Amino acid sequence: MLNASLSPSSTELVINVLTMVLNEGKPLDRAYSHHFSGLKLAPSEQARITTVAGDLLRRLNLYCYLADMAPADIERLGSRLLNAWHMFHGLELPKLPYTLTIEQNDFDQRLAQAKLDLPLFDGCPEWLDELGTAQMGSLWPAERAALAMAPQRFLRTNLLKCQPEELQQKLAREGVQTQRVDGVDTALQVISDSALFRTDSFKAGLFEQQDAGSQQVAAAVNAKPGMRVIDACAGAGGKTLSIAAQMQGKGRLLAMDVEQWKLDSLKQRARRGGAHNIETRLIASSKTIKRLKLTADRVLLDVPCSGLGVLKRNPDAKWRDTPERLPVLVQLQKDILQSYSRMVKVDGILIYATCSIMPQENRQQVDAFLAANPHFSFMDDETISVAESGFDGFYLARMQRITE
Ligand SMILES: C[S@@+](CC[C@H](N)C(=O)[O-])C[C@H]1O[C@@H](n2cnc3c(N)ncnc32)[C@H](O)[C@@H]1O
Repeated sequence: MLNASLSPSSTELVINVLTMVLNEGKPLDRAYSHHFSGLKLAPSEQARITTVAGDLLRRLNLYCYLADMAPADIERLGSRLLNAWHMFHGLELPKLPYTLTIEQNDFDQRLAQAKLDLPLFDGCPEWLDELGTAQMGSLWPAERAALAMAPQRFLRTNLLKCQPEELQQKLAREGVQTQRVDGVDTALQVISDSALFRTDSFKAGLFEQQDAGSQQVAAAVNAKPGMRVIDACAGAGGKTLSIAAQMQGKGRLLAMDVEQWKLDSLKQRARRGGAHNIETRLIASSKTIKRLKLTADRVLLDVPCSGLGVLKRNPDAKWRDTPERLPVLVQLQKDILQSYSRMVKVDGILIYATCSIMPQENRQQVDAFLAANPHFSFMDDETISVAESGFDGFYLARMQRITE
């Protein structure tokens, strides 16, 4: 984790970030940009701060238990939480001018107790543990433990501009150390703490930051030059850009979403990446979809989902989300599948994907869709397990349209 304690100013920054997330309900990335802007932090110090804040959020209930406090008390008792974190990791306490300490005996007893309660030890809220157990049974404990680990940093090589070996060498010259990733040809894992977005390689569009699991999902689209491809829930285009590279800039790639600001950001990224065959279109009503009936060789539906496969990266979501949100998302996924699948032409392929590992959003959705739509035939599916891959968790299924 860290090899030395946080400085007092970094400790205070972590407390301020957590206060914004836990008491004001702000997303973690917004809390980082709010607190980091205007500060001239070295990339390595920034990395230390995000490491600690991220880990605290991944196992918030465990650290709060060790510090004998509730998460809502962060503003008042933040120094105690940070002391508990340092004690847990065997580090000296940060040297804050005012600090609330914890008796070593109390800490040891609480830690021994927490080790007997595995969901608590893995930082899992009760509702999520119940859901995971009900949905995944014996597979859940390993996923739960893996979701408590720090995420790794991955890049996707932009094959429109360079090859992975070339990118690796260029980045090394800019002080960024990387290594290849088994089984994911376009991916490089970043193994140094370097800032990525200030590099010339990034500015020249040679890579995007993208989890290796997400790259695997995009690879499953298997788009060819000259095809007509629709990415119907494109967001800011993480997968659209991978698909554009598969198409080598030839053919038509339509990126759609219900949020214009995401499509605007996609356009900017596409320009930087030299992906010139992408057209964006806002989904204003069901007519936008109807007009594209039976037109696409590939349709990717990377649907809105619970995001329960990507909690390593978005640990704040665990403490904001509630189980009530899931049925609403499941219905939306079902509606999107039913309606947007009309855009696939005969012999074309529909790719359904989520960043969830819960069968209710994944295979069960696909089975229900196939039962109601016999003109589609199942090809294959895959759950990218957080525990097995070390990547974020995803699901993808491929179905082919047989007849109109
Ligand atoms: C999982 S995210 C997509 C991530 C994106 N494909 C990527 O790889 O970066 C799901 C997207 O679906 C969009 N969305 C939500 N409701 C939608 C709908 N009814 N039709 C199309 N897109 C929708 C959201 O705005 C969001 O951008």
